[in-house]
Amino acid sequence: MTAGLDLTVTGVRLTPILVADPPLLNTQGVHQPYTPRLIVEVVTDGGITGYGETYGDTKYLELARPLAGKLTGRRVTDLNGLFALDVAVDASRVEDAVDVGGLRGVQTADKLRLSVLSAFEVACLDALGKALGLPVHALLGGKVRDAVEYSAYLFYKWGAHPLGVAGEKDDWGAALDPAGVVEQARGFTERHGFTSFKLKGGVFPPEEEIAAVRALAAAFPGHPLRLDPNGAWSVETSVRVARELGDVLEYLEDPVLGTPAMAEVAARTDVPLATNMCVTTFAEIKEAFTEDAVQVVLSDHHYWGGLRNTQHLAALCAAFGVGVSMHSNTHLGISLAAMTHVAATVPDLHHACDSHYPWQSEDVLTERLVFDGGRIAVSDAPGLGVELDRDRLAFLHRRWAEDDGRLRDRDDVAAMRVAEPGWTAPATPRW
Ligand SMILES: O=C([O-])C(=O)C[C@H](O)[C@@H](O)C(=O)[O-]
Ligand SMILES: [Mg+2]
Repeated sequence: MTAGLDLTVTGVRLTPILVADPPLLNTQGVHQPYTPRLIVEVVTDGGITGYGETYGDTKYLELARPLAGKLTGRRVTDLNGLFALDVAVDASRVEDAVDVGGLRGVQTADKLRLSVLSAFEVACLDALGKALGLPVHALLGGKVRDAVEYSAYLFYKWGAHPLGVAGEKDDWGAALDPAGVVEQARGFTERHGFTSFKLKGGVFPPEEEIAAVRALAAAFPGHPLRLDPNGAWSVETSVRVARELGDVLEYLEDPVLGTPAMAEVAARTDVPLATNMCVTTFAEIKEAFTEDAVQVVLSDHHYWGGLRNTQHLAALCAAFGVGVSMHSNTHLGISLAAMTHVAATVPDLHHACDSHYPWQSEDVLTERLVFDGGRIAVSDAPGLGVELDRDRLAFLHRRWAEDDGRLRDRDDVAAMRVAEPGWTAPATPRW
């Protein structure tokens, strides 16, 4: 044990919350007005508390509870032991071929387990850093940059959630055509200084999305642009879009579903292909890299299993000459801080990372993280460098506790049905 420090875990607090989410559209449907997250607090014998954050849907909560019980009595330094903890995953939770949202690739029992353990790992690192007076990036080997660049995450979007649906107001307005997308992008640059842009596609027919990317290219000449239809297109459509936008795209993200189809597209275009859908586990790497199916892997420390696994992934990508960046979906400041610490340690990070954070008007931190020139400064404060606002946490937890259960599991398809009765998850390829 480190001299003078008691790093034994005496308890783990799990707080499920519901956070406001604007009506962002994707190929599955639309975001619900509130989205579930789970805040993890690991408390040590020395009185230090470390923070972590992950998905808050029921299946993650059900797994987090027994894992939390097993963490008590262990040391926050024992991260390898943490990942060896055995907790059975209810098979009915992962029987579908893709995860519930259909946006993060194949769901497996191990991925579910990793998605929970990752929050515990982050919380342990936060506690350890606080105990040692060191930032998390130092525990990961040290930062190689002082700020991490993020891209503006543009969405087709309604002006408000459907009539009759309770939700928080946002001031972004609707974005349903090229002009709306460009206006949203301008808002992102004005508020946060982003200089690269990702458009979440697969919502409208490819011609409309091509027009939107063209409009972005005209409004922001020379800026890196990405388009991500979450596998909604056929190989032929993908090749056509790549041909039409080849001169302006930094990369095309998951145009088709599955490694074989990605490899087919990759063989027929020079536009790099990125993924957070066909390479989401270490087991999926071999086929994708040997088939040259992807040129950029978007890591996500939540489901890859934490900050150290993200570094392992980055090392593998570097060995194969594959680029690395970061995927994101609805997350708060604890996760953004964790993403920033690990991203700061990855030498070959040549693409701006994704972050939903600007869309989240609510947070559990006493001070929001701030993008400056599209970048988050890497904190040198002990741990993650963020502080929990207990009143906010309690407020957001009350919202979760008072919910009748409908919003406790993210379901973009069900949310879309409110506006379009009869809506079902579109069959793929959709176009
Ligand atoms: O492929 C991606 O980048 C995502 O799936 C990111 C998010 O999940 C996003 O699409 C969303 O939340 O609608
Ligand atoms: Mg994606």
